[in-house]
Amino acid sequence: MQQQSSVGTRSLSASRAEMSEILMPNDTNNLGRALGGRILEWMDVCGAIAGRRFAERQVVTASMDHVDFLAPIDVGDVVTVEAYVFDTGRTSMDIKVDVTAERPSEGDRRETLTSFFTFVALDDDEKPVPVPDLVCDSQEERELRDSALQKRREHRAALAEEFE
Ligand SMILES: CCCCCCCCCCCCCCCC(=O)SCCNC(=O)CCNC(=O)[C@H](O)C(C)(C)COP(=O)(O)OP(=O)(O)OC[C@H]1O[C@@H](n2cnc3c(N)ncnc32)[C@H](O)[C@@H]1OP(=O)(O)O
Repeated sequence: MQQQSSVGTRSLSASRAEMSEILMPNDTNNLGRALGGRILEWMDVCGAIAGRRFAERQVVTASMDHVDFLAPIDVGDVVTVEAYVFDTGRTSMDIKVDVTAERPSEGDRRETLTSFFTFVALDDDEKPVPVPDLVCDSQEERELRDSALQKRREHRAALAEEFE
């Protein structure tokens, strides 16, 4: 059984973060499509905001899972990044980050990529510090947590199979 955190509990909703950007020419490659690295940067920042909200501490990125770019994002698209904490360790938080893209003239919204990050909370001396335990008070929160745990398991199993 996981030990209870010495800093109490916090809800999944308290961590939720969302940000939108318009893909500008500076964010694109020579084909006018999103630079993968720019999207990863926005995911990192949105994940860090979720982690910071949850831990109420400064946080650093410890790891990012494999990412697949499922659909192109074109210049002028509105890119929305959403993140929430779905699991915690002693000082670490697992955060799901989803990216969708939307062409305003067409009104569609496409899922373009998802990844799972681990952030670690730091104290004032920049040493890992305990985070609150995650609690899911509503059905919606439980579903978000369970779907993230399940997706990450599937994601990792598929990768393990691919590299066997
Ligand atoms: C209210 C809203 C305000 C918002 C306001 C703005 C918000 C803010 C915006 C900032 C926007 C920029 C956000 C970008 C964030 C960066 O880009 S940070 C820069 C990139 N990252 C780094 O430089 C981190 C470098 N690595 C390190 O410093 C250390 O390796 C770490 C990650 C702190 C771990 O330290 P350590 O000495 O290994 O510590 P250790 O006690 O062994 O492990 C601590 C925990 O880390 C875990 N861990 C260690 N390595 C790994 C790994 N590779 N993978 C997974 N977990 C790991 C361990 O499992 C352990 O977890 P727990 O069991 O405690 O849960």
